[in-house]
Amino acid sequence: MSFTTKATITTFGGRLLKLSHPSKTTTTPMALNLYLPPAALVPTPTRVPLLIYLSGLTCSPENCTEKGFFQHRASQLGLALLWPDTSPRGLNLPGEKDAWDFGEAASFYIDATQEPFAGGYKMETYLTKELPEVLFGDEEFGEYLDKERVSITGHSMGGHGALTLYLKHRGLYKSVSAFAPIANPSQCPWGEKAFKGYLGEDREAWKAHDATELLGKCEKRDNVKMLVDVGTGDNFYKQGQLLPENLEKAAQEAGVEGFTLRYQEGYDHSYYFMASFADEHVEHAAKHLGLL
Ligand SMILES: N[C@@H](CCC(=O)N[C@@H](CSC=O)C(=O)NCC(=O)O)C(=O)O
Repeated sequence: MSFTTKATITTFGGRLLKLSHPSKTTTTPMALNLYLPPAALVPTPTRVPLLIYLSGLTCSPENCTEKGFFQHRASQLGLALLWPDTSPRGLNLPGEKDAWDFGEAASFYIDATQEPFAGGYKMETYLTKELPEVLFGDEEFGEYLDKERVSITGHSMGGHGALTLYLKHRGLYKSVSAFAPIANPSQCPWGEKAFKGYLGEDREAWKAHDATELLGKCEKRDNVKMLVDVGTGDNFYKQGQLLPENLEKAAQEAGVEGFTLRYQEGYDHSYYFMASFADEHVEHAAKHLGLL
């Protein structure tokens, strides 16, 4: 058994598990939460599809588990949910805890190439290789999950993570959605700071981790199955940290099909926004996972 179970909570007829496991990739323990819907549990373990949610800056797996309200619709549709952590914790690297938008809880879901982060800040490899191997291969939880039917979503920094992992690892996820994503990190203050620290000064190297650049390289025939929501009252959007208009322009220029960007009037950057549209993002994933 790969995981230590810290808590088991019954909710919406399913089971919420607060888990931890030792990661070879990050060299640290990694926390994560897993929700198994009723359809996975009765009468015997049954494999259900999985939606992964990547959280934003400063978050642990708890923020969205407690305030996102994804479990309600996921329970009804028979969709498992997974909330990984936002970075390794406990490495005690110099500069790792100096700011809330860089270092711990701010990994940007990439593999760092710059010291001192290159050793453990390998969140892309962790999320796309190690975690699926460990979770789907686990003797306790593997039998509840269909490893062939996985989608991804996320918020803010996690929206950037969801969009880029989907575009970089085509075929790994059936669909993607994002709430207020950092859509063009090479061009905004948060992204510039993170990419300089994790990837170095070469801006060309940043493009491989930027959703707008990646979407711009797609071809007309690519059907990207991508839903993005941004609130018009979001202060980070107003400050130019998110740049969804650049993502939309890239989609239009590439002529890709399946891209939907919606501006939601009056909504801010908080979990009140995510909770309001959680059902629709769960349904977007469910549609592409064969549940609707
Ligand atoms: N410094 C503030 C703001 C941090 C913040 O707003 N974080 C967002 C994600 S921002 C982009 O990735 C968040 O989800 N916060 C957690 C929450 O529960 O709202 C701070 O430290 O609060």
